[in-house]
Amino acid sequence: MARGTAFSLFQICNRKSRVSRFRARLLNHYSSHLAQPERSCTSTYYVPVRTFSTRLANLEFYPYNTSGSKHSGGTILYTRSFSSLDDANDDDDDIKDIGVSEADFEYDADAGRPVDFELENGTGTGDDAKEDYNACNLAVLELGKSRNSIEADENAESNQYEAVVSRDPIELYREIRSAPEALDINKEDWDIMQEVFRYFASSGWASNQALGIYIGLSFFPTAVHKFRNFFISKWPSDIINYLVSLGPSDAAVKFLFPIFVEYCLEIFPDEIKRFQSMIVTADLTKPHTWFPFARAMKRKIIYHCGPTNSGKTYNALQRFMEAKNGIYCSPLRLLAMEVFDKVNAHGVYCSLLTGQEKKYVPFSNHVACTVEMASTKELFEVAVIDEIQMMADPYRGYAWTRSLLGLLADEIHLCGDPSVLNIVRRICQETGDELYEKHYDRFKPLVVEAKTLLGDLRNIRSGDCVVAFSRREIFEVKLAIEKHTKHRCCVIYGGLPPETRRLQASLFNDQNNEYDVLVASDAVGMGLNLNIRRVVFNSLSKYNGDKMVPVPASQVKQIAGRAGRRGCLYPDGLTTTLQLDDLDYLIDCLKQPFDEVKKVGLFPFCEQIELFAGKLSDVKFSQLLEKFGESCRLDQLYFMCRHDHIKKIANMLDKVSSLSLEDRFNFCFAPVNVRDPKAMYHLLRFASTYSRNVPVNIAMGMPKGCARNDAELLDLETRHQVLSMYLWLSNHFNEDTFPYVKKAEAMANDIAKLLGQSLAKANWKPESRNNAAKEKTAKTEGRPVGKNGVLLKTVKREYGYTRPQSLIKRYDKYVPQQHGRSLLLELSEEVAA
Ligand SMILES: Nc1ncnc2c1ncn2[C@@H]1O[C@H](COP(=O)(O)OP(=O)(O)OP(=O)(O)O)[C@@H](O)[C@H]1O
Ligand SMILES: [Mg+2]
Repeated sequence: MARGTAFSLFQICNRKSRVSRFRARLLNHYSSHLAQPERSCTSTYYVPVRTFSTRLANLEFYPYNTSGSKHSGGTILYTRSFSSLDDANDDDDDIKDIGVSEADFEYDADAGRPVDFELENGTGTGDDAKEDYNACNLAVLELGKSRNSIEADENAESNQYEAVVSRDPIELYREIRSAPEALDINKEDWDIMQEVFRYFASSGWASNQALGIYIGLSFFPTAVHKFRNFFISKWPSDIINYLVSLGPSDAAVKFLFPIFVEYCLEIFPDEIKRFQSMIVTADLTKPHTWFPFARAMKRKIIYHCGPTNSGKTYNALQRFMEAKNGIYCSPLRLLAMEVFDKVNAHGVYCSLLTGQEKKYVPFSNHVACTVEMASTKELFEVAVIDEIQMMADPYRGYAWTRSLLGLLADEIHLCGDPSVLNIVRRICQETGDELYEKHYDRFKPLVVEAKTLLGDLRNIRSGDCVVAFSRREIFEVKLAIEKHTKHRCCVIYGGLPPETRRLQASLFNDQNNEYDVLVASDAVGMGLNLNIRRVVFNSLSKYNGDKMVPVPASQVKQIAGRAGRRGCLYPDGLTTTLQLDDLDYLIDCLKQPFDEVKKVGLFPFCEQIELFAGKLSDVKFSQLLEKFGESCRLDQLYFMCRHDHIKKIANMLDKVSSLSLEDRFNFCFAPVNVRDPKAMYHLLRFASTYSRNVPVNIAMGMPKGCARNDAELLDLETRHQVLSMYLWLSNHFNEDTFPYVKKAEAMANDIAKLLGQSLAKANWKPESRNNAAKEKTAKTEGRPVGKNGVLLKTVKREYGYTRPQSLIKRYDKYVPQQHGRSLLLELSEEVAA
């Protein structure tokens, strides 16, 4: 299709239909592509900013990926096709490279800018574009008018704003700038103009496009404010008339934007340069180049891909043990300990390295570590990265990505489900590593028991693992089972120290005791080998910090896969639910194929944050992290990991002066439950003592004995976490400043033992962490407080057991017929009474 025709179609749509200018412009754009079929339509559109480029000789425009920022969605208008920053000054080549010439761009008379400008907001895939093209074609056909008649109409239409809209924005800007201050301002128009600028300032499109000229999101409102004052002081009446006719609208924003750009380039060169260099330093693109030594190696990557219990880790560990040296990277301390034991038991000396402990085994060339502790500086023959699908974890994903990109190993064995296989393939293309895939099937299929437990925990059997998604649920289930059956329960949940979890696991695995049922949270979901006959889901929804949500299918599979492991007492795995209502969801989850992961996590190194900090002055560390998150650039395959918990710690540590940026960064990664005020208090204390450069004391006593109630159990958990934090800090900072390591280790061991003993006796009602605070408030307010701090008036709401809602149907609808009443219903009444 000839360009002339395309432009006429554009005019038709533009003048005679509200099919949307956007589509009309797409038509214009794609019709020129149709004329040259060899040119593909891509998602980023490049706009010739030649008019700007001469004035922006010192600015470098390059594609700015906003996908990582919260303002994702729009593509930047003023992008250039520079493949690298070095190319930035080579204007002509840029335009040639993208296969368009200046003559290809027509000005949209209405909008006063090249017609392709609006394409920038397009979705941009070939299919979308075709859809738009077809829609536009239809619109043209619907009009049913000949081109000539439309043109005649057009000529007849007098456009009183022609003189304004057809002008080059640069000229317009210069004219406004050189005009004298206005004297005569119409009040009505003034009000409308205020609205127009308010609309402009709140336009997501404009603020997003402004990033393209390095007007940052936080500076944008100030820039608009100043632009408004400038504009209104000059009161260019012809332009004002036009804007007043448009009113506060997208059309007005799009007309004003190029003039705003001219203004900003002239008035805010310093701000622009500052933001530009900030952007450059907040650069998380090409993460594979961060590890030049790994890039210099020709690594062999072996992906052991399969479902749970298919022998992935087993096979990777065989290679690990054969190698002359190796590193095993685990998702959990517990699993690192398990591998440490297993490998040493096979006669291969292996050390243990986690954030909290370093167990050096003399003569060892192998190390089992947590993935965060993996060294990217030492050379290994074989590395194993377990649970590689965790690369997509919103919080910790960066640790797996870093290991994959940075480990210096001839052979890297990845174990995981198929969800990240494709992305690993793409990463290997970038790194130049050779990828081999080994696919596995489950040793024995997992069987779903359709009968379920019919809502009654009395149907529990020996070898069952009941999975619950909150600490409270876990203790309620344990209490119910132990009260109404002959079974005894071990418990495993995230708040317990790994040592205690391990003891609970071996208590459950050992057949020579009465502990034959396990009640656990999703903490059993990864890698642990337990003698589980059947996994019973107490519920299939969990609290995500905001509301109850369904447990994701991948997690359900992972947990259900704990049943019937090869080599354990029950090789045939069974799974079911407590409630019949949840069964369909369980089956759905098990049937679902693994979702393909599209992005994996990244987090900046301390050096990157330091570089970034150099561009900002007087900014607190917490704000620095926030700004980095807002400004950072990322490639398509990556996202920046969530760091809400890190920001919470950073916020708290803002109170501590005289901490270096590196120290702050390290403190922020200390393992602390940010929702536990006691643990947070101790972290603050550790940081402030450290900042004074004096040895940091543990300053925490030992409890007298076992926990007698849930509040005391929680206290034991917190104390262990504080000690674990102390040990972590001693490993990450100079040991001289955290000198009481031995004492902390001894105390942590004692508390882990006490926790184990307390769990054996635990037959009390669970309590929430902040109940103590509630109790205190209740006492000060004179409200009655019962035994264990239970607030009498709120007993029913606090302790009346309501099972988290089923995903499919509501619990209330289901009253089990067997036994007449559900055991849990009985219990809830007991508890409420
Ligand atoms: N070839 C084998 N010979 C003997 N035991 C094996 C073999 N392969 C696997 N096993 C045993 O089967 C159990 C499950 O294997 P493994 O832990 O490797 O599974 P996985 O696929 O890594 O599971 P998950 O995804 O849950 O981590 C382990 O106890 C392991 O020791
Ligand atoms: Mg495994």
